[in-house]
Amino acid sequence: MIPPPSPRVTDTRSCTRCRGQTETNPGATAILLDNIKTPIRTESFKELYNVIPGKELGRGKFAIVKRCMEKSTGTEYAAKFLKKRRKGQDCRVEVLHEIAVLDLTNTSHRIINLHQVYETLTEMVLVLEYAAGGEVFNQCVAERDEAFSQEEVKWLMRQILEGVAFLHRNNIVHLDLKPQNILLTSACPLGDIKIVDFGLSRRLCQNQELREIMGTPEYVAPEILNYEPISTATDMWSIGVLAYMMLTGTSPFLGEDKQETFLNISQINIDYTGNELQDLSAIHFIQSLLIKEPKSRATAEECLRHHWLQEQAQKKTEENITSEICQREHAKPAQPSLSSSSSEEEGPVVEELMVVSAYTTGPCRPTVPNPETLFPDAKAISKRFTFEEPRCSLQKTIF
Ligand SMILES: Nc1ncnc2c1ncn2[C@@H]1O[C@H](COP(=O)(O)OP(=O)(O)OP(=O)(O)O)[C@@H](O)[C@H]1O
Repeated sequence: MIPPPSPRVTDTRSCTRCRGQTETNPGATAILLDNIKTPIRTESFKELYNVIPGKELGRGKFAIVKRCMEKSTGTEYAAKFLKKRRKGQDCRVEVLHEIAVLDLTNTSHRIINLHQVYETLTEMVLVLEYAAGGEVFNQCVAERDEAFSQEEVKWLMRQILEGVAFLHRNNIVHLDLKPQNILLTSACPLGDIKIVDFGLSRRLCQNQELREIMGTPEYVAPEILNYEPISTATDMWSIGVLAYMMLTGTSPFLGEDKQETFLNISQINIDYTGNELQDLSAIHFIQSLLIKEPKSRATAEECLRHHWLQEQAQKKTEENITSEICQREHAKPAQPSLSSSSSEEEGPVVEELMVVSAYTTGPCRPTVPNPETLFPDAKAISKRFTFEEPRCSLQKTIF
């Protein structure tokens, strides 16, 4: 008998997970702590680094990411400042988990590299490799002539899959794969991708089921909504959503509200008729992932062998693509995240889902106006979701 989920699952960055290191939490052993290699320094970060003035690179509910420069080397990094206390609870262990995962993945060049870690009384600072090209998200919602071409999408998707395959080989599930968490080392020429944000990631343990209710609404798999076991296939669903978004500029399951989004996911209401989806191989690729039954979804390795990605490998070399992109004159400085703010305060993430909806709803890419113009005050874009309602009411509504 599956234990019922906790009646109110609070924010995924809250301390529910910290407190959850108990027998009652099926994900307890999914937190990785035994692998930390990076020393946790107590020297003053500000004495060793200059924070580069200007907009933040991004911010989440309990983290702010800023550009900085190591004084001794002049090298630029992205410093992620994470609060240890969240909603009155000590969440240091969550940060340690993120560090442990980054330590485990530091041999993959598809995953952001962790340089150093600093700790103060109130926060931890993860000094990360700086991905200067910004979020893949920015180009997903760009005007048609600035958005990714299909060849670019294939090239980027291959890299994303290499990173995800690496994670899965190491029994790590990311659980928050979305265009905001796929960064580029440069925008033009189109650089390499770097997967970031392992705050929700989990280690899969043999003989132990993992069930959690968390993620970002538009990208979560049906098993998350149903509180069914999580596996590497859960990430593969998000890869399907990601591929759809990168090709079309629209979010395939996004509804008018949270309930509609969840209903669309659970019923797999998806439109494959858009102009950008003329390529049958691309549709087949996405369809091999957006399948309700997790075991039936393609794995990352299988996706890498999919004919949609193979076609590109035969037709074009990476150099061709890079020069093609540069010719299109969309060289622009990396856009800071729309969630940026100059304030040091925690961002207001009150109605997370409403902001997501407001941002990405739109029939097709050309009609999506600049979100910054539309929502000048938007500080929290596409936040992770929490079930505010008791799950029973959700189940009644959706299923
Ligand atoms: N290494 C990096 N280089 C450049 N920008 C970065 C880097 N790491 C993070 N960012 C920017 O900061 C944003 C937030 O980072 P991250 O997702 O790690 O924080 P978070 O608090 O866990 O956010 P969220 O709650 O949105 O998941 C990213 O989406 C990205 O725009």
